[in-house]
Amino acid sequence: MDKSIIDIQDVTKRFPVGDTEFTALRNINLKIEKGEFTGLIGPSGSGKTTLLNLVGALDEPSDGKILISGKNVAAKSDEESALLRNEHIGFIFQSYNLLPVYTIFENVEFPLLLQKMGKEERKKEVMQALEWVGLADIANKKPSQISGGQAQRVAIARSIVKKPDIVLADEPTANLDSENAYKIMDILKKLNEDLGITFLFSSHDSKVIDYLKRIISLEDGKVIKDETKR
Ligand SMILES: Nc1ncnc2c1ncn2[C@@H]1O[C@H](COP(=O)(O)OP(=O)(O)OP(=O)(O)O)[C@@H](O)[C@H]1O
Repeated sequence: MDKSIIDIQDVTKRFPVGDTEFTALRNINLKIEKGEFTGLIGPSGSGKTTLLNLVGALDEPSDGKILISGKNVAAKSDEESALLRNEHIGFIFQSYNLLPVYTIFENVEFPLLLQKMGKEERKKEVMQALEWVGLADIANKKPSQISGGQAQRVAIARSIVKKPDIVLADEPTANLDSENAYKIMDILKKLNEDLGITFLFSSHDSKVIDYLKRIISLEDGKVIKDETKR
């Protein structure tokens, strides 16, 4: 049996542009195993974000299919896609997407509100996630009171609070200085090693690339190289 957690089968993605179409991804075939720490690398416009969005069921392939733990993402209704995202996939973006009027605690708690979970258990899970990123002591602050590095750590806590199988990280260090970028990558590597979360990054930051165990290079919507470090 195929043990891939992400199985991308002959995926093509076209976007309508005026009267014509633009092909952002062409016949992509990739298998990612549970526990991988892998990145999509390539110049701006090569299709990295488009592919992450398809894997995260935020968008659908034009052709081909994507299986997450053996289940076809694209064949699902919007409601089922939302459920799949909610239960199995966490997202980290380059802009941290925190809700400014809520506290750090409430921002991390947010994904759990969609699940049937009591208040005390929610509190335990939120504080555990904040401890993972070293921010338990600032749970009551608002996003405007913390630094960019801390905001990205809050976003990481939010992405892992549901204990997802997969975290998709789109340029997670793009807005950070070197010190904070390394700190973020150390945290993500530890989450990968200790919790077994599968990571798929998109990046052109060498600081991210240095940490990756497998580097998939994209160019003009095609995979041009796929290397695993020994
Ligand atoms: N909704 C859309 N409609 C039309 N074209 C799109 C759409 N989304 C993406 N594209 C095009 O698809 C190509 C791939 O974009 P994508 O954002 O995936 O690249 P990327 O490798 O993530 O780039 P970057 O590093 O700049 O984020 C680009 O040429 C982009 O303009």
